[in-house]
Amino acid sequence: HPLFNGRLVSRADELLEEYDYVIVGGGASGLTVANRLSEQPSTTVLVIEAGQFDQNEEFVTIPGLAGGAVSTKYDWNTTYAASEYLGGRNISISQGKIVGGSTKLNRMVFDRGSKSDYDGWETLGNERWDWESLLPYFKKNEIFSPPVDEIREEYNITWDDDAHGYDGYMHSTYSPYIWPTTKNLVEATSSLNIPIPKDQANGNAIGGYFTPHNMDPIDYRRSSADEAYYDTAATRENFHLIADHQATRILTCANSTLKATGFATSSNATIQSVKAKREVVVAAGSLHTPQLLQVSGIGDPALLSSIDIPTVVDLPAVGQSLHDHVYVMVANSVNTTITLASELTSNATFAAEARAQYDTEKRGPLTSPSGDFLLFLPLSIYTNTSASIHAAALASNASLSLPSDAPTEVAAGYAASYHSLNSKLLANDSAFLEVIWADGVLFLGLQHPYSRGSVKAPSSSIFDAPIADAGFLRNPLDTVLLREAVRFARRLVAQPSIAELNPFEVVPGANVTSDADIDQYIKNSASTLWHPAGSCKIGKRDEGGVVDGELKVYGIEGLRVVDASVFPILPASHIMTTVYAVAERAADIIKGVGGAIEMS
Ligand SMILES: Cc1cc2nc3c(=O)[nH]c(=O)nc-3n(C[C@H](O)[C@H](O)[C@H](O)COP(=O)(O)OP(=O)(O)OC[C@H]3O[C@@H](n4cnc5c(N)ncnc54)[C@H](O)[C@@H]3O)c2cc1C
Repeated sequence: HPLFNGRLVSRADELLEEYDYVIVGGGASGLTVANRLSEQPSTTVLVIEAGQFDQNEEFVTIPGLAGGAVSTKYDWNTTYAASEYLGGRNISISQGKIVGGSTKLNRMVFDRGSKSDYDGWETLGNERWDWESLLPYFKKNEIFSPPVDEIREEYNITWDDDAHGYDGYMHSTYSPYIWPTTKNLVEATSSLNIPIPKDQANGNAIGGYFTPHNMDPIDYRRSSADEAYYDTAATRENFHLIADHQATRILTCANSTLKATGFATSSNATIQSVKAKREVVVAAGSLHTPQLLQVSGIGDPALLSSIDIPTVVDLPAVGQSLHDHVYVMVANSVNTTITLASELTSNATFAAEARAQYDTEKRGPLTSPSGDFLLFLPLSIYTNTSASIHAAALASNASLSLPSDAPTEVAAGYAASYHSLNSKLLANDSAFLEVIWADGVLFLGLQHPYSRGSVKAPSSSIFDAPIADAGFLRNPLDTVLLREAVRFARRLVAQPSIAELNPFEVVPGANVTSDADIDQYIKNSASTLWHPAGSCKIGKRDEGGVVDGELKVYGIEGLRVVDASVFPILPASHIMTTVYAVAERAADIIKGVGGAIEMS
């Protein structure tokens, strides 16, 4: 008999001595892979998760309070390094430290990028990492439910049945309540002749679309990796999870074959270890995964020696190529009798009614995490300067995007990304800009940033926060792309259906119009949409890849990375569905089903 019944292991001395697979990180990717690997009863799986289980706090479960776990004990509360391109600011970059990872903190947008975004992964040299090979895994993750009739009729929401999955673990559905000024946005979208596709999920995520959210269609609670992939596997005797323990190091033996993972509750606690018979799978997220590899001796020898770590694998690309969706805001106050989301905080009666409606009927404002209708726009749709931006990009130098100490192979690989980004500038099937609307406030997110940064372990201790720099605005092209986004936001707001809300631009302010003034505003205010990726990307080793097409870390046996850090380049979308799809596929690759992928 096992010592415990498949569920949570609360004491390290209850663990088995060895497992077939030890998975570091119980977030979106880690729990997905753990669930799928433990489907085979003879395969033992352990997940080590640094955070705790949540206590079903309302700020975690209620969609209308989504994001409420940010800055709590469930957040690593990390910040990006101060950057000269951001006027010396440190931007905070939340990451979940909780069973479920960032899927417990996120804003619940459950969308996919366009076909061309994923096909672009293959174009970068990653055979069979394209839309067609990922689509079955997007579906495998999902239990899709159409919108309720009232909201479908009121907003004319359409969807493509064939694009969705129905037998997965993650619930996805549309909010049964949509904040009413969303209608003004939809009308303005149409009046600018921006397309409204049938569904974002079928590879054509261009234009304005209604997005589903990761929530249960019966009780309208958040569906996270915890409910989806942990709860559904937790009765399996071969699946163990230890929470509140942080992996400190991946232990290797002399011939570089991986043996085990060390872990501990805190920096001054005793470090214990657990063996992996087959593999250690790292799923600690884009900032912590490269740090864990580095403190384990896998990385750039120069960095490793500076923190007194002997080099096990000379792999300078570890932690490089980090990028993220950077955004700026154009904020208008509005003056209207239409109900606004601010009533939830400013009007106690409204808030109490909304709460009662949620509790009794599972309807009303608290079922919406907001952001129900999003715009994803190719450059030529949001500016008429795309040709000159393209010409400037061709005349510019790819190295402007990279940190000055970027290793040669990273620069070599980035050259291909640069070329691909340049061609996207003129493409109509790939979005450069996302617009998120909240009653007159517009969040303008750059979907294909040129700039790259890095993650570096600051010391040999995993308990010291990684030094992460997303490289925001390093390449001046990114500022130009956002500058045009600010101008587009004003054109959008000038459309009659939004003008009737009597908008008044509070930030940056109507007097901020020149290139120089807008650029200064961008520098002083740009921030993150919480989508760090790329820091252990799939790719050829001499082109800055950290993992091969089967997600195996180069130069060592028995070690894979399966989280957002493997993305070669960000898709134009929120990224959780892509994380799930990659992780679902990783599980098949590890099990040896679904076809091996070769790298040429
Ligand atoms: C505030 C916020 C809002 C977001 N909004 C959206 C949205 O609306 N839509 C969307 O699609 N995406 C959104 N995202 C992004 C999305 O949630 C993430 O991209 C996704 O969860 C990443 O999955 P992952 O597996 O790579 O990492 P995570 O889900 O973050 O999981 C990593 C896990 O590893 C654990 N870990 C780290 N280091 C160690 C260690 N040494 N030992 C043990 N465990 C460790 C962490 O505690 C964490 O639980 C948002 C993210 C945040 C933070």
